[in-house]
Amino acid sequence: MLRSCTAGLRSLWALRGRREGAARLSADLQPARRLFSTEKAVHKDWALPNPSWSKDLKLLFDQFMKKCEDGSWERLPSCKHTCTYKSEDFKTYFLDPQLVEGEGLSQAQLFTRGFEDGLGFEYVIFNNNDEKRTVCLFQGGPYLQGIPGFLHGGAIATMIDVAFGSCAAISGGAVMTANLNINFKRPVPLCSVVVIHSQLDKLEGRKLFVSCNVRSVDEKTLYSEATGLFIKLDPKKSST
Ligand SMILES: CCCCCCCC/C=C\CCCCCCCC(=O)SCCNC(=O)CCNC(=O)[C@H](O)C(C)(C)COP(=O)(O)OP(=O)(O)OC[C@H]1O[C@@H](n2cnc3c(N)ncnc32)[C@H](O)[C@@H]1OP(=O)(O)O
Repeated sequence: MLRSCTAGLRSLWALRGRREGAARLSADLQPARRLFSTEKAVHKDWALPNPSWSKDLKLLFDQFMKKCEDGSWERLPSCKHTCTYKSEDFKTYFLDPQLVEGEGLSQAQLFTRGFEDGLGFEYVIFNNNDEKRTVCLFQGGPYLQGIPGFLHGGAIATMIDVAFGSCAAISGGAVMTANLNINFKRPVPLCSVVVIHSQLDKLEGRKLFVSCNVRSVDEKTLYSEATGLFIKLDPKKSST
């Protein structure tokens, strides 16, 4: 395993400095389109294959794209900068206007999309609206190392939070993480692909309860299990 990871790392390093390809625009938006839509402005969609994606990640991506054809699943586009309808809502209701207009947010970008292709978080999320669940395909790159050869637990927690956040935001709109509870059961090899299956378990007033498991591509290894609580933000309350 170590040898294949080293080979993977070498090919990922080789990708450093590679320029971004042509804009990857989303053509397959469905129910969650208002939440995640890129149509207000033309932004690159990062939830699409790039040369750093492993065979496993591309294969799974293709399988889920097939599932999208009958409309039961949809791929969620992902922007580096906040370009979604809901994030505009979020700014309108919850952010200090001085922060929005000032220098502070001009350089802001989504934490998980801040790395060059292949070095950090490579992922795509698919949503099943009827079943209130999402599947996140995630390949963690060499900059996310914790224990040598393995992913940092914080990187796994981050991806779980993003997967949960998407799952909760589709039903709840502007939500924030109130609680995350993770059991790390097996270390995740660096550069490997894992699948995060999340679901909305319960909606109780402004509270959205979610849970997930993180598994290997062949589903034989259970890496982590987690639960989360997201709170639908109240426009009458300030978030600061
Ligand atoms: C996801 C964004 C959606 C919009 C954008 C969509 C576009 C999508 C684009 C890209 C996807 C990327 C996805 C990224 C995801 C990342 C998400 C994060 O990392 S969020 C940052 C970390 N979280 C914080 O910083 C919160 C800090 N906490 C707070 O601000 C407040 O505590 C907040 C808002 C969570 C709740 O505050 P209150 O004042 O509105 O509500 P109260 O009254 O305190 O609680 C409501 C109910 O919830 C319970 N509650 C609150 N916190 C709880 C807790 N920790 N445990 C148990 N219960 C809790 C309370 O007991 C209350 O329950 P009773 O109604 O009385 O039954």
